[in-house]
Amino acid sequence: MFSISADPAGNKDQTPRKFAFRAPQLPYTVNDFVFGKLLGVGSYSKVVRVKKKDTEEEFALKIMDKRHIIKENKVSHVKTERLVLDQLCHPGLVRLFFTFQDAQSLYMGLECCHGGELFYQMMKKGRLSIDEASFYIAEIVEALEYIHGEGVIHRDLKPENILLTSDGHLKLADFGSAKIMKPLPNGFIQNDPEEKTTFVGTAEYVSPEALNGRPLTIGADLWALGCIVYQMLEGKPPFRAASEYLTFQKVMARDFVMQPHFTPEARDLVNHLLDLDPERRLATGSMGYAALKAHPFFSRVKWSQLRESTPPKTAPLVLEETEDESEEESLDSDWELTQIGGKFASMTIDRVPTVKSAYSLGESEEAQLTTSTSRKKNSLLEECQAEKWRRFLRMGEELIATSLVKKYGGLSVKRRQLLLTNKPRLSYVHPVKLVLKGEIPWSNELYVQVENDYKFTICTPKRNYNLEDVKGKAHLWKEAIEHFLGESKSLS
Ligand SMILES: Nc1ncnc2c1ncn2[C@@H]1O[C@H](COP(=O)(O)OP(=O)(O)OP(=O)(O)O)[C@@H](O)[C@H]1O
Repeated sequence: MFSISADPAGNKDQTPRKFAFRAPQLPYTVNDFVFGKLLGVGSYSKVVRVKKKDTEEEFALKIMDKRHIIKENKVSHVKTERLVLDQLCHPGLVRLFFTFQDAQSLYMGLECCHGGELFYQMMKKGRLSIDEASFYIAEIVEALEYIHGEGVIHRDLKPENILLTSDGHLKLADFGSAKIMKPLPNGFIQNDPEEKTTFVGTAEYVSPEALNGRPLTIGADLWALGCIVYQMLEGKPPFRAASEYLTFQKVMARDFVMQPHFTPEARDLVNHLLDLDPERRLATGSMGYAALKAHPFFSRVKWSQLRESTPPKTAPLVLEETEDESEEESLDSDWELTQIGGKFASMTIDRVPTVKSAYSLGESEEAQLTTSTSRKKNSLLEECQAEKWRRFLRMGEELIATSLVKKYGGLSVKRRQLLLTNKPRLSYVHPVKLVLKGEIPWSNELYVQVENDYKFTICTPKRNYNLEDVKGKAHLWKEAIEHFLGESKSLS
């Protein structure tokens, strides 16, 4: 398997090769592939469509920067994902074919899902019809039935981690947070199956027992499934608030409303998945998944022919051309969020470490966690970053905040470096070509809506800018922008 040592040259392989892998580590290099479009950016990877030069086979190549993985404590995530994808095999899961590595990066050759994220389809469609939702949910149910049968709990089930094939079927991806509860086919057992749940996923989909530190069960994925059913029918997740802390409070209080357009079957399914008691959620009882699949919400689903049936029509997806890799800086520096000067000079920019029993934190403790200092560690990088973006400043302007974001527009998702200056001025730049791509017109009517740690929208009188901070700094963006809004309002 991948061995990740502190030595970025990857020469010191300290991991004994105990397990037989279906997807071997091969002596490939990046030169064996033609790079195509960028399929997606994760918090510790980017995924590019590639073609193997000799065989012309197409793959989604997940590229992970070793230094970034070590720095962000993601080594176990990468190992878990590699193990799980290697050992599990089902049409509802993204398949792993091979891995390789070089001095800087680890690479996973994955089955390419051309249809993009389910999240994108949900965003484009708003509310889904019952037929669309029941088809998609049925495909997710089948994939969950399989992984749970193999003793694997996904733990980060959300529309961003569910991908569409070119013909519109769904596949689960991103198993970095998974827990392996019983030995995998190759005999690997991860760790203590009695381990208590900790919050590792995404606030909107986290189960109440995870917030209470109760033992981890498949119920965690079934809760997330309930959130996705709701989101498909409502256009937004059931538990959403201005901050993670407030979202947790809603989850614990099971505070959500189903509008009249929810059919009785949909209402019943959501209620039975979003049960505060994980042992009462559908599929956890003695009948297991048979109980869930027999639910009237799925009355039109032909379970035995699901993968052969025609999926809902999808909105077309437009992807960016991948940059010339030689032009690109290492992900490590590319992904660093920088905040320089002014009020924000003293603010911290590091992501909160995994929060155990986050619900029990008071707001002041929460604020402390999100503002613990790490500036010293990043000071050198901040200087480099400041230099890199300085060319986009106007005379007398100071850079206040900048980070890499995904910018969702009409039919496309683009990577952009978002810049805020003290003028105040908001602009976005092509992060590799270093070309100014646009400005977000500043006005006193501008405001920021935060959906979760990653996603936020800058709303201007003429247009909304849907953004996703790849390192989960959405709340910091809101704070930084609102600080200057306060200032410009008091001046006018
Ligand atoms: N096999 C694939 N085919 C097509 N696109 C993919 C594939 N795997 C990943 N992607 C795209 O790349 C994005 C990032 O991948 P992934 O979620 O695996 O990365 P990560 O670094 O583990 O992210 P996260 O921040 O969610 O932990 C996905 O959200 C998706 O848009």
